[in-house]
Amino acid sequence: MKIKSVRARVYEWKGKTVPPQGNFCSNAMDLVYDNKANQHAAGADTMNTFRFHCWTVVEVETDDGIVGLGNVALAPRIAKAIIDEYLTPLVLGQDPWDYEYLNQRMYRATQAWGRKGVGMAAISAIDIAIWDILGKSVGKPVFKLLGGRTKEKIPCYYSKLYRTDLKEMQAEAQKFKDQGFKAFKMRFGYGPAHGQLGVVENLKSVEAVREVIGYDNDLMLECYMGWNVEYAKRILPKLEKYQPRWLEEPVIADDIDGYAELNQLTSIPISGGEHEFSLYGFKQLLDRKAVSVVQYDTNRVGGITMAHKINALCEAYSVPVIPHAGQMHNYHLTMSSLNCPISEYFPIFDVEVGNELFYYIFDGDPAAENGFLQLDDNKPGLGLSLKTEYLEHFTITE
Ligand SMILES: O=C(O)[C@H](O)[C@H](O)[C@@H](O)CO
Ligand SMILES: [Mg+2]
Repeated sequence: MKIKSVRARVYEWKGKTVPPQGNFCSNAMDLVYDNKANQHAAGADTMNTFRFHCWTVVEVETDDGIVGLGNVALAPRIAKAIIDEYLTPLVLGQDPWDYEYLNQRMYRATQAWGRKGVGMAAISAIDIAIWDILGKSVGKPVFKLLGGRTKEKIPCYYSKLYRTDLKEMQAEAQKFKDQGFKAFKMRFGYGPAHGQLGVVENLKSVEAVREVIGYDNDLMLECYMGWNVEYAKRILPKLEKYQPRWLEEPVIADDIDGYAELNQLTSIPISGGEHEFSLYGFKQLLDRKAVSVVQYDTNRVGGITMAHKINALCEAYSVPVIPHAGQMHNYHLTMSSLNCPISEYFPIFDVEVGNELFYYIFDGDPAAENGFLQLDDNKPGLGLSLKTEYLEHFTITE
């Protein structure tokens, strides 16, 4: 079997979106004041460079007609350019079963400018498509090629609860508690730029959600790179009483020493990894005890080949892996490793931040039932197909 073609198409959502509101989610741009010189770049909405309203879909086809599906959400137009110009020539004519060779070929050929960020995300998309091909070619789901079924079904946590009106957040938490979720991730809305008022608002939001879900359910707290070490050192002790299962991405991904300091500071485990890349990136995080939960995303980190290696590395360090996002490219890794206890789960929703856009492009992701997900032992490959019902809302660029 040989790879005959690689097709990367950019799906840009043109349908309605939920407008940005208030202090929706603390993020890395909060600390950068808006000097109004270029409204487009920053503007009032500091989340605007962290919205995923565009996704690149990759189809790798073999000479015997098997088509593997891959995807990339980080800088999708740039990822397409990297796939078209640099990566496709490296995999055409190659045997997809040589997936380690092909992953190394793409990773090493792009070392001069790749290694992190969109270079790795582009490699991930092709690698994921290759694994879809492998599963389809032997009639097995990808998780059966990675280690098989380690769970009867996958526990998942409800992930949304962006900072809106506290009553709205409580109603959202109640709705999904009633649907059987036993774990919830909420977003802070405030950080160092908002002073003590923001600290009070952050604490009020955690109090409000705990009031609804109680203490026999897990609560996780998302900062999305929006704080700094000084601010986190002030607020973490105040958050301990809410017993969060983890506090996520308090600082930017490059501040590994900051992560390590905060991870030892209180009883609250610090999580991260959705903005880290490659086996070596995670070795650094583990060696420096920077995180207590690893959260790579398989469509960023270097694909299934790379994620599978990181799963083994994290197991050796006894650090659990709970990948960023749900989505099939992550679910197969979680199902096949005892060191991946649960999955993130985004609800199907009007297009807002864009995590939910995956549901508008692909069919096949399992719906959560009573806080659990199930994968089908008899569905070959990733188990995904391309949706047609929302095509009118996308501009698709070849
Ligand atoms: O952990 C997450 O789900 C991510 O950080 C979100 O995708 C991001 O959009 C912030 O909520
Ligand atoms: Mg996150």
